[in-house]
Amino acid sequence: MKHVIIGTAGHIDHGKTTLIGALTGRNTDRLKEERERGISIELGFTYFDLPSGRRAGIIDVPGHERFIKNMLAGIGGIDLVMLVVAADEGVMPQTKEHLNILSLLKIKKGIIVLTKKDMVDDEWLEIVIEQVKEDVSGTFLENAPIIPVSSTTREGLDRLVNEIDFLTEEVEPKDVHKPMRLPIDRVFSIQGFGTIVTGTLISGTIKEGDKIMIYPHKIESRVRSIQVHETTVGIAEAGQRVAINLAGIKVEEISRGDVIAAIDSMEPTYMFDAKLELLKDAERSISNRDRLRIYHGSAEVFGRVVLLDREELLPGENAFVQMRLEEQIACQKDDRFVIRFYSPMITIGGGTILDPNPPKRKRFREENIEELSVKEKGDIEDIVEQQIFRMSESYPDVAAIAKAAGNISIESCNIVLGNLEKKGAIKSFKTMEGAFYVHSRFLEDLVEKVKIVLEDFHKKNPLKTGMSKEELRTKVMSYTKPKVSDELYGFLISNKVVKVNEQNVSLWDFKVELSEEQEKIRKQIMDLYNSNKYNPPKYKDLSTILKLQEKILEPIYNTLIDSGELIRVDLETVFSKEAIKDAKELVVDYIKKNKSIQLGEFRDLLGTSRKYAMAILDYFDQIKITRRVEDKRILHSSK
Ligand SMILES: Nc1nc2c(ncn2[C@@H]2O[C@H](COP(=O)(O)OP(=O)(O)OP(=O)(O)O)[C@@H](O)[C@H]2O)c(=O)[nH]1
Repeated sequence: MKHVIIGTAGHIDHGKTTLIGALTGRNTDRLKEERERGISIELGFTYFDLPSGRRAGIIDVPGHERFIKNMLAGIGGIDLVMLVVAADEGVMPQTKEHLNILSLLKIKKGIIVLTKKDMVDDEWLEIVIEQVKEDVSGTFLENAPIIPVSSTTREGLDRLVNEIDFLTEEVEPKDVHKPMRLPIDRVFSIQGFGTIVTGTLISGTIKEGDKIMIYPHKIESRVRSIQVHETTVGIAEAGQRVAINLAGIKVEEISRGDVIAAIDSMEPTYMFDAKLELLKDAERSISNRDRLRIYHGSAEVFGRVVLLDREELLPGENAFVQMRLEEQIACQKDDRFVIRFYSPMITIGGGTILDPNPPKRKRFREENIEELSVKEKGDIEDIVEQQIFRMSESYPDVAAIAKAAGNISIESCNIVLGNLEKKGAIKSFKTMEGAFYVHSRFLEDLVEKVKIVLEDFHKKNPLKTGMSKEELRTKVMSYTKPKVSDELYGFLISNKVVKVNEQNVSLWDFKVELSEEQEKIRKQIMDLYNSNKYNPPKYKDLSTILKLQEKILEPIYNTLIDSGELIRVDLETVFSKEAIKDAKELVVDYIKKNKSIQLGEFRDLLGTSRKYAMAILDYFDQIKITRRVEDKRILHSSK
């Protein structure tokens, strides 16, 4: 079933409220002050059963210029407008301002209703019709039906009802599949029920019992019950006017302008990027940092406009801007907003939000304009790619990317990510904690950085086989989790940028180059360890044995450890690579023949001391060749 919401618009006293009463047989709620003064101040709500059986929600707005902010709070979610013009007065200032607002909010459909037909003659009526036609030409109401009525005599009302029924048939339904969003336009309490909020559900669905969050203050609550058109329902859908009874929350904690959405689905913001248009008939231009009133959803906030590519925005022009707000709001990409001057209070323009959570932007930067052009064009692949480029350094997952791209579901984002990876624009890395994505240009930069850092390291440490993995990680992969850096190392290795030796990383084709003298010493050390295979000298004795100064010995010795020619089995004990290789063969053969080996047996096999035999066996346990079972070792792989 399609849901429709009809709104009124028009100058004060032109007969909006009377018309709603005549059409629906019901009065919208009225404040005492409104009744006394005979004007509407607040939004009025009711509903209307059309001949087709459809039930339409109705929002009646005040016409007085002082209450335009109330009009703005209700008008954003409507599907169809009745622009009311009193036949005796014709088009007046607020008729025009309301028409501007409707156009800026991209309301698509409407009917022009000429009220008070009983007060004018046909000739006058013709003149007013001509005037109205002229004033709506070039707007979305250009070809809208113009229907003269009298709410007093009811003349023309049947035709109006049929026209409304016909046009609501064509209304595009709001998206029930998008995340739920409900800008709040009224908050009140009812004794015995507690806090009630009302609003137009602009997307998604809301159910009784749902846990929700109220933005921008991120207050959690639960939907205790829902009413649509005065009837309690279990679930409400996009396009309906809803009243929600919220659990555990006081009226003072919520206000008009707040937004209800799923928990953590929105990111409140003090700024947004937008394409701003200044109305052709705006009375003045906008300069950089002008203070304005900004209307978004049902919210009104003050803010300053930062013109990103010019000093002044003239009437009829549009430009990319960053709005800096004095209070937080919760908005989304593609949302519309309206701006009014602070003094005099007049609607001067509006626009589309392109980035609801942007970085603070500097003016006159080519890259900002480029980024916002892509967002404006709205090609989702370009937008996602751009976000990944911007976010690569934090290695985002699909949820973070979808949120940054705005207005896109995880499912569609996954499809876009697949396409981008196929094109080679981005690369995904799958870890146990889920996939993350980076831009290909980011990876190219990473490779360059790694090369520079390692080249420098090798130059300064020619005898070291490489830099520690951890050090390189903190230098070039800032803020990565270990899992992420493992994946990045994998990428660097498979692309032959680096090689990893134990815990050290070097450039792929780096080799330690020893001088002739150093090479001799290296050989002496290795001979010493190979000839005392299982009775290796201690490092502290090397200098005496070889009669060499420690400062000459140390770097060469470290090179041997780094390269794995000498293997450190514990803090103090080092064996030659060959000794370890042979010991491994011996132990594996022995266990294969005898099922297990004991420390004593291993010691005899190597002809070494109990201490060294134990050190080697512990090392084999560590590198998963053997496994200890009581006082025996078996092969690690055996059950
Ligand atoms: N004769 C005649 N009077 C009308 C008609 N419609 C409204 N009126 C009168 O016009 C006055 C203003 O009507 P409202 O319905 O309050 O006007 P409104 O546009 O809702 O006013 P605001 O909401 O305050 O902007 C009232 O005194 C109505 O009785 C009509 O069709 N014929």
